[in-house]
Amino acid sequence: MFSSDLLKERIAVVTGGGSGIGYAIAKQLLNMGATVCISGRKEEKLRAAAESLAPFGEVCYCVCDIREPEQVEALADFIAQRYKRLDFLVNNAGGQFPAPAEQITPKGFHAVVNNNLNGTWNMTYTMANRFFIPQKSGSIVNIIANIYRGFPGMMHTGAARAGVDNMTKTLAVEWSRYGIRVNAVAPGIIQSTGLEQYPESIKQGIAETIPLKRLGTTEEVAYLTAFLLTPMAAYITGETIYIDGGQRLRGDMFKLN
Ligand SMILES: CCC/C=C/C(=O)SCCNC(=O)CCNC(=O)[C@H](O)C(C)(C)COP(=O)([O-])OP(=O)([O-])OC[C@H]1O[C@@H](n2cnc3c(N)ncnc32)[C@H](O)[C@@H]1OP(=O)([O-])[O-]
Ligand SMILES: NC(=O)C1=CN([C@@H]2O[C@H](COP(=O)(O)OP(=O)(O)OC[C@H]3O[C@@H](n4cnc5c(N)ncnc54)[C@H](OP(=O)(O)O)[C@@H]3O)[C@@H](O)[C@H]2O)C=CC1
Repeated sequence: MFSSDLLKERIAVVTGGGSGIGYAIAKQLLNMGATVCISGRKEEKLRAAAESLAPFGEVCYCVCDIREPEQVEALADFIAQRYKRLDFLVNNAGGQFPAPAEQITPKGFHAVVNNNLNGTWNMTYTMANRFFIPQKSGSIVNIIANIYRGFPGMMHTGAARAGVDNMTKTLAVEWSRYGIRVNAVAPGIIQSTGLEQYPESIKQGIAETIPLKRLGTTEEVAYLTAFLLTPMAAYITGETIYIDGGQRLRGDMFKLN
C-alpha cells in the first residue's frame, strides 16, 4: 500500500513541513517516491529539515508565510519553474494558543483565524488556479483539528478549523469537475514539536481521556494523509477523517477551570 514507487514523478507541497506532523508527512511522501517541497516561515528550520529528509528522496524548501498572498504566489512560481506541475497540496501549517474564550481579544482571534483559515485558502486558491485546475488533476489534504465537540479552550482555532472543514466539502463538489479531490484530516492530540509548546498543566492526564489511552504519533497522521493523496483513495472526496484514538466520542479535550 505504501510502496516506494507509488507516487513516483508526483510533486507535493507540504506547508509547515519543517517540523512535527508536516515533517512526518513529507518523509512519508518521499518514502513513496514523491518529490516534496516543504514550506514554512523560518528558513533555518526548513534548511535543517530538508537536509535531514534528503536521504529519503528529492526534497526542496521554500520560505512562505501562508498569510501573505504574494509569498504564496512566489512559492507557486518556484514550483512552476522547478517542476512545471503540482500534484498534491498538504495544508498543514497552522497553530494557535490556549486561552479561555473570554480572554481571546479580537486581535488574537484575528491572528488565529488569519493563520488557519485565510492562510489555508491563500494556498488552496493559488495552487488550484496555477496548477490543479489547468492540469485537471490534483489532490488536497487539509490538516485541521478535533473540532467534533467544538474546541473548548481554543475557541478561535475551533472556529477557523470548522471553516476549513466546510471549505473541504464545498471544494470537493465544486472542483470535482476539474478532477480535484479535497479531504481533511482531523488529528486529536499528537506527540509533536507543536504539542511541546503547550503548558504541562494542560497535557497532564490527557492520555486517560483518550479511549486508546495514549497520544497519537506524527507517523500515524502521515500514513492517513498519504493514503488520502494516493490513487487508492480515488473515490474519497469531501471527507474529514478523525485520527484521535476515539477521543472525540468520549469527552473534553482540556480540563476547564
Ligand atoms: C491539545 C492541543 C491540540 C493542538 C495542538 C497544536 O495545534 S500543536 C501546533 C502548535 N503550533 C503553533 O501553535 C505554532 C504556530 N502559532 C502561532 O504562530 C501563533 O500562536 C499565532 C497563530 C497566534 C500566530 O501569531 P502571530 O504572529 O500572527 O501573532 P502575534 O504573535 O503577533 O499575536 C497576535 C495576537 O494574538 C494574541 N496572542 C498570541 N499569542 C498569545 C498567547 N500565547 N496568549 C494569549 N494571546 C496571544 C495576542 O492578542 C497578540 O497580540 P498582542 O497582544 O501581542 O498585541
Ligand atoms: N500536535 C497536535 O496535537 C495537533 C496539531 N494540529 C495541527 O497540525 C498542524 C501541525 O502541527 P504540529 O506539527 O503539531 O506543530 P508545529 O508547531 O511543529 O507545526 C506547525 C508548522 O506550521 C508552520 N506555520 C505556522 N504558521 C505558519 C504560517 N503562517 N506560514 C507558514 N508556516 C506556518 C510552522 O513553521 P514555521 O515555524 O517555519 O513557520 C510549523 O512548521 C498544525 O496546523 C496544528 O495546529 C491539530 C491538532 C492536534
